[in-house]
Amino acid sequence: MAAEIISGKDLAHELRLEMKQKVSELNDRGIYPKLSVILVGDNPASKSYVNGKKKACKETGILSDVIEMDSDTTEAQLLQQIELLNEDPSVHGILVQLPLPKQIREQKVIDTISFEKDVDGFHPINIGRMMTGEDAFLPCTPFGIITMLKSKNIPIAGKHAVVVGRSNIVGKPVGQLLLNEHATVTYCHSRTSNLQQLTQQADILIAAVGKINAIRAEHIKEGAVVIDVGINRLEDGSLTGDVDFEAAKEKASYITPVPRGVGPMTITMLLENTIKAAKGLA
Ligand SMILES: Nc1nc(=O)c2c([nH]1)NC[C@@H]1CN(c3ccc(C(=O)N[C@@H](CCC(=O)O)C(=O)O)cc3)C=[N+]21
Repeated sequence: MAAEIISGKDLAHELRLEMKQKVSELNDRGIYPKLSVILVGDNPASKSYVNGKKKACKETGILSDVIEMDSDTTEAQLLQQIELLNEDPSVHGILVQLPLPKQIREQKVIDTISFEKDVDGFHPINIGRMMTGEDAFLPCTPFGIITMLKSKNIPIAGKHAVVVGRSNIVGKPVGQLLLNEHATVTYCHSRTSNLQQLTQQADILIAAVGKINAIRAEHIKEGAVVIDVGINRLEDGSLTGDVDFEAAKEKASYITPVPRGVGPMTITMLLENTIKAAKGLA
């Protein structure tokens, strides 16, 4: 089978047009959705991601503000900056770009962001609410993945979803969201002893490993849906995922590319969460 390629870029474009309309309706009611992004240090990848977020906000009429802080910023200084944004009624969403310099504890930072402005969906309250299926800000990458599956009417209920990777921002929450959609979920990770045996059973395979070609033809069941969350930078500067795309697309029924797959959807769900924050979390 030759897979259908799910373009995150095209879906992101469609959704952003709808969002632009929603933002304009909010503007008519005197609400101006605003995202504040804090960027600490001068990691070039982080700078480029933050630029992408800024551009996406502009595209949809969401206000954005990037606060740049030195690489030697202390944890106390960063927490103080977050408190200011927590208290600022004109700011609806707060995003602290990760990773942070090593003198700053990431969890402490996440815990300090008001959960009502936590558009990344990383705060423990939002994670807890996601687990129980209550209204919450959902983490952007997992939310984007579910949105891509639904856009193609790919059934999730009763399917076996295998997640390779267990990070707090992708692997763990995408498994939870798939479970919420009634999939049977298996998590694999670096200590899994029979990876191929498990991935071969996947109707939906989520690759969030962080390693080029970690998932190859022999890992994939004929007709599986393959979602590639990998972001690996090659020496020539180009991006590639965790999946051997050329081989995988011959076996899969649907596959996401890198770039133009999950990445643009991550940013789109950030916009969606910012609009939700502006309306007020239930
Ligand atoms: N607090 C926080 N929240 C995040 O959501 C967050 C973060 N920190 N730290 C870094 C990761 C990474 N991330 C990406 C978002 C979009 C693309 C994206 O749009 N990628 C394009 C390509 C962009 C390019 O060419 O550089 C694509 O895949 O087509 C990639 C990566 C968000 N992150």
